[in-house]
Amino acid sequence: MTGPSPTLPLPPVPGPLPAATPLVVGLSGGLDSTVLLHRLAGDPGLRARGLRAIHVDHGLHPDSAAWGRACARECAALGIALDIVAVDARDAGGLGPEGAARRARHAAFERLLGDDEVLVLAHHLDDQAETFLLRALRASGPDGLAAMRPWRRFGRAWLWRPLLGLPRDALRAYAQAHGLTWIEDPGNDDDRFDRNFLRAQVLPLLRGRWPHASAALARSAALGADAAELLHAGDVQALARVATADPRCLSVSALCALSRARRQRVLRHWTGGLGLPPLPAQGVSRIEHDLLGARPDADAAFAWHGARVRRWRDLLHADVERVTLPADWSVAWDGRAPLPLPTGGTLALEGADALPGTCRVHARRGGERIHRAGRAHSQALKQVLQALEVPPWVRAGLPMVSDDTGTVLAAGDLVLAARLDAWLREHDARLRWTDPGDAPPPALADACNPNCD
Ligand SMILES: Nc1ncnc2c1ncn2[C@@H]1O[C@H](COP(=O)(O)OP(=O)(O)OP(=O)(O)O)[C@@H](O)[C@H]1O
Repeated sequence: MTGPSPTLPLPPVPGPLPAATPLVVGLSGGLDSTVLLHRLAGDPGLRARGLRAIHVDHGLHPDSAAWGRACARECAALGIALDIVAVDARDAGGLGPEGAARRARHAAFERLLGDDEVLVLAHHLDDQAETFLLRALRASGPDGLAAMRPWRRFGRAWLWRPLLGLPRDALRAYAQAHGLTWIEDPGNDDDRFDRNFLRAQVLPLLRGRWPHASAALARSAALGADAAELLHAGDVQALARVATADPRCLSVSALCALSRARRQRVLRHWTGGLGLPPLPAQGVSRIEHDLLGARPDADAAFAWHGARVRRWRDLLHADVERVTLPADWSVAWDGRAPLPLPTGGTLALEGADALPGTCRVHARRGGERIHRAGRAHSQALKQVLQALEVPPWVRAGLPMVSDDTGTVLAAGDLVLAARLDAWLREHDARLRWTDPGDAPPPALADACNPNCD
């Protein structure tokens, strides 16, 4: 057994950082973060780079305001500035009370942290062992089993967990040696929560048989993190091989050339990098079977939590589910002012004051025919859009521009009728259609492993 260490060894602040930016302690007032704050405050080098604390009041316990006051007293005694921020931690999204509190707390941290500041949290080795077990019990792969990282990006700031290598006993010994006082959250004793059950029932049993159980589980997490890092590097390379000019689209044939295991990781990495919700396991297999295995002309899709992946020709497209134009939507438009669309986009005329006549802008009705420049006969709009390779995810939001006889002149900024085409050329004018789906998604190469905690 490691003996109690009243001096509590800390690793150096990881880097590289552009400058020695301030440290910001997440102070709950419990044992762990009280020890962390005291230890950091006693280090002149760390104090010199700037040290402050944030306490988040979740408002979930009748005594929560008193906890904030206790944190304020602790910080005042150490000469550390403290922000107390109240959050709404009610569970609206089915996350459970712990998950909802964590999400509200992290959102508050993100709001209060400046560029490259370092949020310091007091997770320790026993927390890591619990997290590893919880992940294993939820059937996580190497990314999830890596559990909590000692150092990672956190929005525009950083997150550092300097106590991750130290057991809870060492923190308690430090607190007693320095006469610290802390708050015992009564919620920590409630065995209905999985983590509390592991902490109170399961880990003591494991340690009775394997005294180093927590350290071994935390070591497995660290090995998982190494494996996940290597896999992640491979995912980035594989994603580059299947990417197209549009980050929202991958090449189906290139994807199919990857091994099944790599393809599944690439699909998760790609959708995560686009900022979409985590792809569920059944989603990955549905994409494998229903989309990649579909006929190229099929418009197959898988939707989850407001996001959607579609297969069209050699493309696999992922995006949030966009609002389509309501079937009965139809308005008059003369081109004088940009027209706001129900999808959130706009249709505008550029280079001329107004169109030659008032048009109607409406949703596709189906069965439209158009007469294009240089063609003797009319053609079905559907076939024209297909021939022009307009993907179905674009077609779904296309506003149709028709004249007063109902003849389609344009679809979005695609001018289809010879008459309108000639008029626009003559006036050096053009239609401009903007759609919320046109906004560039985040650069995929920069996307961090979506599973890292
Ligand atoms: N209400 C809060 N305000 C600020 N930081 C918090 C708050 N709750 C937790 N944290 C930070 O997040 C870390 C992990 O939180 P978690 O709830 O997992 O642990 P904890 O048992 O509350 O820790 P502690 O013993 O410090 O109370 C804490 O150690 C602390 O650094």
